[in-house]
Amino acid sequence: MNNKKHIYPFHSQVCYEQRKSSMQQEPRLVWLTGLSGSGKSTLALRLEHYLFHQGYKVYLLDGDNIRSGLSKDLGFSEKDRKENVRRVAEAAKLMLDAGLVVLCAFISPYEAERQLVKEVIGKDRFTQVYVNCSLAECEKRDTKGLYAKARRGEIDHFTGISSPYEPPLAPDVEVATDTESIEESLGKLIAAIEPQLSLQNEASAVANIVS
Ligand SMILES: Nc1ncnc2c1ncn2[C@@H]1O[C@H](COP(=O)(O)OS(=O)(=O)O)[C@@H](OP(=O)(O)O)[C@H]1O
Ligand SMILES: Nc1ncnc2c1ncn2[C@@H]1O[C@H](COP(=O)(O)OP(=O)(O)O)[C@@H](O)[C@H]1O
Repeated sequence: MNNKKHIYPFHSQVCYEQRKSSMQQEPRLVWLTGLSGSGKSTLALRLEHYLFHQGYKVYLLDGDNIRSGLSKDLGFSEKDRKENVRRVAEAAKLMLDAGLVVLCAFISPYEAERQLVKEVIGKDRFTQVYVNCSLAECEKRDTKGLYAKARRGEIDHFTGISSPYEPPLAPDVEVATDTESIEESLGKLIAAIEPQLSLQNEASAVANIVS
């Protein structure tokens, strides 16, 4: 049997520059990685709220939400986490190609997979944020009671306890949520990210539309 896939992707008649111009923003993926309880969701929600009210077209993809739908068939083995991150990267790429700013909040514990996300999206429109918080502090917070369950052996492959977390080697932005207030961490994110969303090359984008 021939395994060749008979797939013929088409190209839209609306080009990327036209979409950016119509959205008045530079599409970008902001990827937050960190331990459970480090502050990914808190900061991503606050950042989404801020950017939305500044007029950006922005959408947040968060681990627990994606795992209730797109990735509901996946668990927390290394293989499943990699597949989860791969799916999210592909979904985010479509959203960026449509012109959106996308925020992703996932533990995403493996450096190699985070690098793959960067490759799928393209390095020019990717910002990696390391939400850095010690395991001891995350465990103290234990916002969902998961660390206690993991310590009792009731959850397999729990990040930091029975499954690894590889800190990013070269994050674009780093926040230290065990020493900073939420406002301080959020301020750092806004200062780093908002300037990256201003439309570049407006003149050439308009020229593309009229041609
Ligand atoms: N075993 C295990 N390890 C870690 N986390 C667990 C686990 N089981 C369930 N949860 C819940 O799943 C959320 C993390 O999902 P992610 O999709 O971000 O994980 S990953 O990127 O695929 O590693 C995570 O959410 P956050 O606490 O917001 O990180 C937990 O609520
Ligand atoms: N600087 C900070 N940034 C983000 N969260 C913080 C910070 N300082 C304390 N916290 C607290 O830490 C907890 C983080 O929980 P959450 O955002 O659900 O983490 P995660 O999504 O990484 O699992 C929240 O209770 C939040 O109020």
